[in-house]
Amino acid sequence: MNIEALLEHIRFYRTTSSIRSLKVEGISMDSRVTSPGDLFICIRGIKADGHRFASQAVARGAVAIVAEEMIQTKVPVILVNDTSRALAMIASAFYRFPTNKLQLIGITGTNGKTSVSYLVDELFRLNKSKTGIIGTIQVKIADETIPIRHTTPDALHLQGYFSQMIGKQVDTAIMEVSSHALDQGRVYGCDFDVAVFTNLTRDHLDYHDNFDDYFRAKSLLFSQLGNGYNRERSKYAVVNRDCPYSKKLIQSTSQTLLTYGIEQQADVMAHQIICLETGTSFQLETPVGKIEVHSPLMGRFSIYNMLAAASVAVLYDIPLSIIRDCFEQTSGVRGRFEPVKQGQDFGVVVDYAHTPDSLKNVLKTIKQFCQGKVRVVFGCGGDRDRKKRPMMADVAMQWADHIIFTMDNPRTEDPEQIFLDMSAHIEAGYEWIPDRKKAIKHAIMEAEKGDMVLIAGKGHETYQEINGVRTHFDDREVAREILKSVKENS
Ligand SMILES: CC(=O)N[C@H]1[C@@H](OP(=O)(O)OP(=O)(O)OC[C@H]2O[C@@H](n3ccc(=O)[nH]c3=O)[C@H](O)[C@@H]2O)O[C@H](CO)[C@@H](O)[C@@H]1O[C@H](C)C(=O)N[C@@H](C)C(=O)N[C@H](CCC(=O)O)C(=O)O
Ligand SMILES: Nc1ncnc2c1ncn2[C@@H]1O[C@H](COP(=O)(O)OP(=O)(O)OP(=O)(O)O)[C@@H](O)[C@H]1O
Ligand SMILES: N[C@H](CCC[C@H](N)C(=O)O)C(=O)O
Ligand SMILES: [Mg+2]
Repeated sequence: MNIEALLEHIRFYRTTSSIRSLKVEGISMDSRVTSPGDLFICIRGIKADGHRFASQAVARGAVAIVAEEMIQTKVPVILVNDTSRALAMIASAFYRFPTNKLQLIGITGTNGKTSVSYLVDELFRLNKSKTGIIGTIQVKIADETIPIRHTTPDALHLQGYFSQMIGKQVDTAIMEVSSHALDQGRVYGCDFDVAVFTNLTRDHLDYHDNFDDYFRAKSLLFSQLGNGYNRERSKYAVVNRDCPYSKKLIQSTSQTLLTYGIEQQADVMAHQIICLETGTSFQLETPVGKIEVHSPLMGRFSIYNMLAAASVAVLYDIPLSIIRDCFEQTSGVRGRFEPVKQGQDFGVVVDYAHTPDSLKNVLKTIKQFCQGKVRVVFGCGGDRDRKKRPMMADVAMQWADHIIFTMDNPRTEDPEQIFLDMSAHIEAGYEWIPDRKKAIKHAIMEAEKGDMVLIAGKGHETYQEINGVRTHFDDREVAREILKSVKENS
């Protein structure tokens, strides 16, 4: 591809030597995997500065460099103000602006992004769309699935996935947009049609300096809505009116707004809510009519997720009958309030709650129906927000009857230190069993008829990362095996 075509949407740049008719075979942001013919883009990261690796990239065959500062090298250097944004625009141009050809729905917020994205996906598929999903669990392109490590991939991979979606005739892409991604400009080259906001509560304050900074990152999805290339299509902001940050968020966008909520007056609302042990029922009120919804999804928080998804459906004229059927038929998302049943007389639930608010929501829901004791097994991830640790422990103290602290993914941190951070405010009323399998076994062995065991924090994850090494670990698998062996030996 001609390099000038790649730079078409970058407003200001200058070059150290002529780039006219220079051909580029690929784009690279990592000198370790640069290939001959690549355009190498220097990204200033947290751990490293990509500018330091330009010479390595050239040695591996890069034909030009995009940088924020002058670099001494034999190949042309293209100087821009912001290489992260340049990367996003160049990646998008390289794949011929795929998001221009897709209906693109972006979902942000602290909790509920994955849950909402799968509901939106189900709604669109029931309405005969061909869909793609990019998010925490995996990338899905029509029927194909691809594993990923990030909720929102870097701009280069992201645009590549969109391009694959176009190749497979996908018409609607649904993606989770993390605050890291917004802050690092990973989605800068995406032309979103709908931006959805779920909620904002404590998380990631290891990365963001403070809560305002975290909010500011999230709000970029809304302030940048409509900045894409395709100005003809209408853009919509879907916002949870009940979240205290919604007012400020709404001010950040100039696009058409659709609100949802339960408590505050909103465009899409849930009334007559009934939360049962078997799911939820409510009346869904939308600008195009009302329906009764009976869903197997548990808890009030799930109603918020259904409202967010229904709002998107309404924007795309998906009939109310499809919304009703979808919410009735859905089996939920892997690792989100997922029951593990082997005929035992107590409940076991695996859930991805890894923030204070999500843990509270899930424990409150369980407490509502539990006839015996609520038992929770969880830990906190290493190399992540330290201050959420005692907050999660406080939530457990408030809502559970029996607490076992264990390891989540300690990553490069000492598990003992993570436990000390968690238990900083509390002196008694918990157990500490670092080995997660043993902790789960202990909780299950202790459980009595009518109790509920919540295994929180890792949900769908199929690994545990200790000292930077990932080994296979699946809470659901572990719980199932323990339950089976208990049954066989009884
Ligand atoms: C904190 C964070 O987000 N870090 C991301 C960031 O890393 P970084 O800034 O440290 O990058 P770096 O290692 O300093 O490198 C800077 C540049 O130099 C390049 N480089 C580096 C070394 C080298 O030898 N040669 C070279 O060219 C790198 O390719 C990169 O372009 O950019 C990298 C490249 O895109 C990401 O892989 C990395 O994700 C790390 C591994 C990570 O754990 N991120 C998590 C926290 C994350 O992004 N999470 C969110 C939110 C999850 C949620 O709650 O839903 C997500 O979207 O997943
Ligand atoms: N709307 C909601 N409000 C609060 N908590 C929720 C909500 N929806 C789900 N949860 C809780 O949060 C957990 C994570 O949900 P989900 O995976 O949908 O969120 P996410 O925003 O995608 O998380 P991540 O940031 O890790 O990608 C669930 O397992 C559940 O405990
Ligand atoms: N997307 C979140 C997931 C946390 C899941 C938890 N199991 C952990 O490892 O901390 C993060 O990367 O912070
Ligand atoms: Mg997610």
